[in-house]
Amino acid sequence: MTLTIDYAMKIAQVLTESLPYIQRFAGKTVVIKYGGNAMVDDDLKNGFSRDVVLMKLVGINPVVIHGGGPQIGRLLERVGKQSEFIQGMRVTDKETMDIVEMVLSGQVNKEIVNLINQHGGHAVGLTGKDGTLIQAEKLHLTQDRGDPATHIPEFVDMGHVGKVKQINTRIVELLVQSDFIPVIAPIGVGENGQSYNINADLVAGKLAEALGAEKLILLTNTSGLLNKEGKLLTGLNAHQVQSLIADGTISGGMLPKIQCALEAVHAGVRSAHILDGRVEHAVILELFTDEGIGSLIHKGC
Ligand SMILES: Nc1ncnc2c1ncn2[C@@H]1O[C@H](COP(=O)(O)OP(=O)(O)O)[C@@H](O)[C@H]1O
Ligand SMILES: CC(=O)N[C@@H](CCC(=O)OP(=O)(O)O)C(=O)O
Repeated sequence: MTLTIDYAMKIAQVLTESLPYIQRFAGKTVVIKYGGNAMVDDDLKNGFSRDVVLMKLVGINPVVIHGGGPQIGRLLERVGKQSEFIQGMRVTDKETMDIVEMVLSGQVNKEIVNLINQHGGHAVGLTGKDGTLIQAEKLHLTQDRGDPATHIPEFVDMGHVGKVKQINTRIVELLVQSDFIPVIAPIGVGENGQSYNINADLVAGKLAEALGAEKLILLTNTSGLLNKEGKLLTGLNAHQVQSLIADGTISGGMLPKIQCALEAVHAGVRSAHILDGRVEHAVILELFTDEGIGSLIHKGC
């Protein structure tokens, strides 16, 4: 292919525009949550893997944490099991837990690791059990569906759903120092060695906090956080987010995403972004262009 001068100039312009961002993020950690709903086709998965490899090559330390909700759902369906979701999280009985662990650590994790390596990166797959990376405990959830007269919330038993008790960053730090790209499945381990199913967004937030990450990027299947009219919202602070939750604008799978983004920025992560993983090279567009994309969540006042 012959390069026209216009095209060559465009490439030069894109590369120079990215220079200040490369300088700013070099040596910094960026935690990327790759949601199951964003892993929709091979082109996107390849594009994501190339972006991660590119980040590493320009000196940024990407740490990938992945979901796999739709993939878990498909296997559960094949074995004739149905899932109930409460506040965006899957109620997980023992049999479901076995399937969650099998799909996340066996299938999805290895697929991502393999793709990154195919594109020239050096990825290593982990679950929260490896190096006791994600120490977890049972999640106790309350829901306001108790007595309508008293509005006393009732407890909901989510089974093997966990919450992060502590992140032990050592294994991740060792890998990053040795130029590997950690790819983490959101399985936590309890005190007695039991497995916990943890929403991947929540793990991503805690991991970003524990690693002192510069950025937390959450890739999903919408263009970001939307208002009731479907318009993209960005630059939101905690107060604005709370009122969007209260009036029902934010619901389902977006709840844990927003919750973890807010917690992370309050714990010192510089910024959190919710991006459309269906847009090819969304991560690079956010990191390396003046415009950026998606919804930015910041600490605010
Ligand atoms: N205000 C909102 N803006 C955008 N998406 C929302 C909002 N409220 C609820 N959602 C839902 O949250 C979903 C994203 O969460 P989820 O399905 O868990 O994605 P992922 O697998 O990427 O984590 C969206 O597809 C949408 O259905
Ligand atoms: C407790 C809980 O809901 N765990 C999630 C874990 C995977 C996940 O978070 O996947 P996505 O990011 O693709 O939604 C689940 O079972 O689906």
